[in-house]
Amino acid sequence: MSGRWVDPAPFEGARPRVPWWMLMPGRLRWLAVLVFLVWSLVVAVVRLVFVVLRYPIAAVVLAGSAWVWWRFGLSPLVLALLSLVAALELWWGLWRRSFLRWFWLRVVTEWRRATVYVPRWRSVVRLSGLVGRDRGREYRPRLRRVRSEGWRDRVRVRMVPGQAPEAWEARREGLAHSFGARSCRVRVLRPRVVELDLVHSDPLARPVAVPPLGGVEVDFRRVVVGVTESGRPWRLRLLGAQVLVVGVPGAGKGSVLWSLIWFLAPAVRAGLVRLVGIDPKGGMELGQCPEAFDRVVYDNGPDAVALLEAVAAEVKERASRYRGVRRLWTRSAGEPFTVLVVDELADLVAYQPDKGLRERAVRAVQTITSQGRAPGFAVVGLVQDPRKEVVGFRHLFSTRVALRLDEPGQVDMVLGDGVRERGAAAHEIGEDTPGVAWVKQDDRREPERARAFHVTDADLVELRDYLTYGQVHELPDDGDQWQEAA
Ligand SMILES: Nc1ncnc2c1ncn2[C@@H]1O[C@H](COP(=O)(O)OP(=O)(O)OP(=O)(O)O)[C@@H](O)[C@H]1O
Repeated sequence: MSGRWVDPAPFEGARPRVPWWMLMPGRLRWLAVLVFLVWSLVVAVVRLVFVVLRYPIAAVVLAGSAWVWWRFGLSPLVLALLSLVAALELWWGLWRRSFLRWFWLRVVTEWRRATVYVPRWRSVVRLSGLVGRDRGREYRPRLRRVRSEGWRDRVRVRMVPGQAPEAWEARREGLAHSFGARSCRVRVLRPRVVELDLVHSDPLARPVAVPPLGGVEVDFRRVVVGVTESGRPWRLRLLGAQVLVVGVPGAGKGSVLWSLIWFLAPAVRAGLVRLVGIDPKGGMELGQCPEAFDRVVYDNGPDAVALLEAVAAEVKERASRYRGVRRLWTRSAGEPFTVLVVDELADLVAYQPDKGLRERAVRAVQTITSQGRAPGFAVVGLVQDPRKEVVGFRHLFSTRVALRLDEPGQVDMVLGDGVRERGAAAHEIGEDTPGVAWVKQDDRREPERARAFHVTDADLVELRDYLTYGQVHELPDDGDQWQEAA
């Protein structure tokens, strides 16, 4: 016999699989069962608390109904529910706003969360490619707070690690269709948290009339020109800012301009603000209320360029006087804040056939926009055609307003790269909603949708009357309503 090792035949019997807890000693097993039951109870209670917090109205109505039924029987329950409906009707009739805010929109929120977002969330984020996978584990974006405001649902999302808001922006269209909305916009709230605005209807569909003349305080940092989608006043900053308004013919540029002048009118009358205008279209726009302007030129030739150069020279002169004395114009400077309005900026800086005049206009506009902030000069430039030559100035304007435009590329040219992806679809503004615009301010990441007031011909007559009577050119002594810059 050789001393070689021979492998034994493999063991073919199936090894019995015993659950791990069977191997635990008896007492420990009971303890484990107890711990498991307590843990399940804690989880169930926590979940219940979350459900009650997420659906407070449904929870209160259900719990209350169950209690009334158990305590008093079916008829009192029906009576209690009918009384509740009557009380709600009374609330609706007497205090509609508070009814909507504190009851109805909360009910809609709970309803939409329970019937739309919770049931569809998992499949929508999976099919949209918004989940992450690593070593067989799926990381899903968390659905957080939902708030319905009637015209839109605000859905808060906690993104998965490694995800950027751009991933959501790229899937806006798909998300809108999946949740049955007309459009979807993405807003960044804080690191890892974005909010989806799922829009169902347009709150700006109807024109908004201008408020009574002179009824609102003038603050050059926040001049009201309309209303935003969320119902707040749309304010444009003039002090320390420059405004570019772009829109195809008929988009409503005039309404932005006249709304601005409407709200500046008390300050114009008091001599606190001075408007200087250039209207290359022969006065078609600014000629509707020349009383508002200290100086106005109705062409794009030598007179217009001379006016631009005069303003640029004033900017330089004031800037040299302010140097080291004040950082920003204030009322106490004793000289008026100046707003230069150019109705068709392109006519001056791009279409002017005389190269010499064109170059002088470009230089003057550049001087005013780049150096005018501190000494109290603002430019409001209106443009019909967002060509490169004109929008090349874009970076000099800290507030850009895109009314209706023709193509997506124009939106990018006016508002800047990436703003359209965040929802600013100015090329989708309808012809039936003139005055609706997307507004982008340099110091804010998110664009805002708003509608300028509708300034009618009758309003312009009223404005002329207001400015014609009692032109006061001294600065008022007690002008606390005009806030000074910090
Ligand atoms: N904010 C608004 N709300 C309702 N209607 C408006 C508004 N703005 C303008 N409109 C209406 O839209 C039409 C065109 O407006 P407007 O002349 O201001 O456009 P525009 O962009 O200035 O055009 P253009 O470039 O030809 O001067 C007008 O009939 C006006 O009454």
